[in-house]
Amino acid sequence: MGTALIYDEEMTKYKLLWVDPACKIEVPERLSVSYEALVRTGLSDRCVSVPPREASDAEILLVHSEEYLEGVKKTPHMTLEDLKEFTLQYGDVYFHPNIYHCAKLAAGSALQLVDSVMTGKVRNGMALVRPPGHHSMRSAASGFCVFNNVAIAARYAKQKHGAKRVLIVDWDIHHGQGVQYCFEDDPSVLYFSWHRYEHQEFWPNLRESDYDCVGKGSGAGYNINVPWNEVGMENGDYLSVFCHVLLPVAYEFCPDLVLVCAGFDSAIGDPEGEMCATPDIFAHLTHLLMNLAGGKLCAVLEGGYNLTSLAQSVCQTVQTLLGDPLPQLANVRSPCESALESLQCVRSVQRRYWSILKHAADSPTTDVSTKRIKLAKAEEEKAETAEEERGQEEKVWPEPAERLRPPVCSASVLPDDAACPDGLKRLVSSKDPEPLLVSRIKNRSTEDAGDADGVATFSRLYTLIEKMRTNEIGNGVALVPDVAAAMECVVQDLGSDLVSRVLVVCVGKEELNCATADGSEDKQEQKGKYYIPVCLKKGCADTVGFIQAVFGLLLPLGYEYDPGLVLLVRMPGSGVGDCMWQQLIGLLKGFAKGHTLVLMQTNDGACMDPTASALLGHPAPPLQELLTPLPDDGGALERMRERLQAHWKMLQTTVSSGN
Ligand SMILES: COCC(O)(O)CCCCCNCCCN
Ligand SMILES: [Zn+2]
Repeated sequence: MGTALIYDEEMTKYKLLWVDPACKIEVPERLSVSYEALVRTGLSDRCVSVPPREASDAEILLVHSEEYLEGVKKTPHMTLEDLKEFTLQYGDVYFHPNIYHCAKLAAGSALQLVDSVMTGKVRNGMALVRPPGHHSMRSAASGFCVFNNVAIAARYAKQKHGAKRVLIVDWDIHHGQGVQYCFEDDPSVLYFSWHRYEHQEFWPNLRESDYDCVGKGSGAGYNINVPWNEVGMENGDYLSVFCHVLLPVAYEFCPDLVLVCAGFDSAIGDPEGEMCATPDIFAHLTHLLMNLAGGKLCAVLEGGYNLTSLAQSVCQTVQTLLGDPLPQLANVRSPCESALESLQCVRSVQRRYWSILKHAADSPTTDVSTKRIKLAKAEEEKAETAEEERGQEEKVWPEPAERLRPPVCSASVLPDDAACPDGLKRLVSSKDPEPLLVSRIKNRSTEDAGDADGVATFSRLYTLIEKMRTNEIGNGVALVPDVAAAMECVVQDLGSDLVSRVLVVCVGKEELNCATADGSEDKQEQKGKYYIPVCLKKGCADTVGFIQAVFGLLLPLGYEYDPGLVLLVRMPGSGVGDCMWQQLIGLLKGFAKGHTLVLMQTNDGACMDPTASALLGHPAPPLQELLTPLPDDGGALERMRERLQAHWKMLQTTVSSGN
């Protein structure tokens, strides 16, 4: 299934007609440069083009009041003076004779996207729209927004398509207060937003944008605010919040549909956000959401004012929706103290609503006075450095790397009598394996490597890894007589000279003879850092424990380790379910540009089809609604995380005790 793209140049045909410093950044070029970038890169041609339509009155009234709609309806016939007058009643927004038409198209585009995804016409999609939506409220325009496109889309998905649970992820750098107000008492819509806040000093300066506003009544727990109290947040900060807050909760919520308020003012170079996350981060944020709701994801453009980072970020998002390999995120740094403080605060208030966060730490003990002191100091520093920074205004960042689809998406190494699943390319031993390689394989301790079959299998494994390194092949699966032997062989002989770091994910009971670590730190220490056994009391069939282990440990650690190859080993008798197995394969694609090698035991062949489906990029089926976890697993995982965060900064979820 494809990816929908909704765009119409009509939505560029309105602009600011008078002087207003607060609104001058919201220009028509935002939309045209985004679309032109998709055309230039060939991405638009790969999408299913879906035309926008005007939202009807009834659809707009799903969120807005009649009096507000009636007021906006009058704007096309207003004089310039009347438009200015009409605008004055709202904040940080402007009207234009054509903005009502464009606002109906923007809302209608979101609805077209929901229809296309919910009816299965496409898997996912993106709507490039203006005016944006997430600030507009029931009876008020705000922050360049007229109708709340995503809020209307959420209500529409429930009413028309029977969606039971809708997740809204708002990665725009402003708080979508309009969305929060719309659903704050509604447990069927989970709203997640991070936003520049600076202790309420940043627009829209609302007390209710802080982390302790979690929703009201039956909606308590279904509103998640992550305030950024400093600028300069980077990729590591964003990924930490996704791994330690959003994703575990999203999996527990188990939505039927994911809507994204895709604002790109959270990218580097944006004058509003002043953050430092690079455009390729949106490739990963999109990817991390694509295994929810069976892949049903609708991204709707919100903000984004640096035309360069906006266009790059839009392309990164669409390219991931299309299923292309993820870009390598080099040197993901640990979250900063301010981000950790926000992370700890959010987890501590949300833990009473989400069992997956049950073991989160208490809020940090910094009292208000220290915060005030810090603020005063920060103000003073900011004043001092203001002029010098004037010169350094322009941020620069590398152009995102090309994300080339390998000629062969997925390959297989199978015993001659095993059938090759559709879509996979079977690797056969073409020529005699290199003598050097044969001798290496032969002197492997395990006996089966020695015989002709073993040599043939291992030499094909070597070829597979080699072709992944050169990006001739994306990923692969091998059925071998002995997974433990194959794992050691790959890690110690094959992988090591082809890639510098191999992330080995071993599912099921196994004592891994840890890869020979470099001599630097003593063996035991290395074993502690590079060998992380996660024991789940209820075994790998335990969904909650699995989710906690994947998001609380594996993903953050994987981003920090930045491997060149992922080796996923399924031990016989692991008991891991097909859904979880496919989710794991889907999520691990985020590493090593998607170069994952799956090892399974020949007699385990039963799960070959789900494995092939996940390797080929088909969305993983949603995990069944999570059962409440046995307390012990969560606690054990938290304790392990605390121990390991000395080595792996991405595992942190609390401010360092020093503060
Ligand atoms: C949904 O619209 C997308 C958005 O969230 O980016 C709107 C931001 C409004 C920002 C209003 N203050 C501007 C001050 C100018 N320095
Ligand atoms: Zn914004």
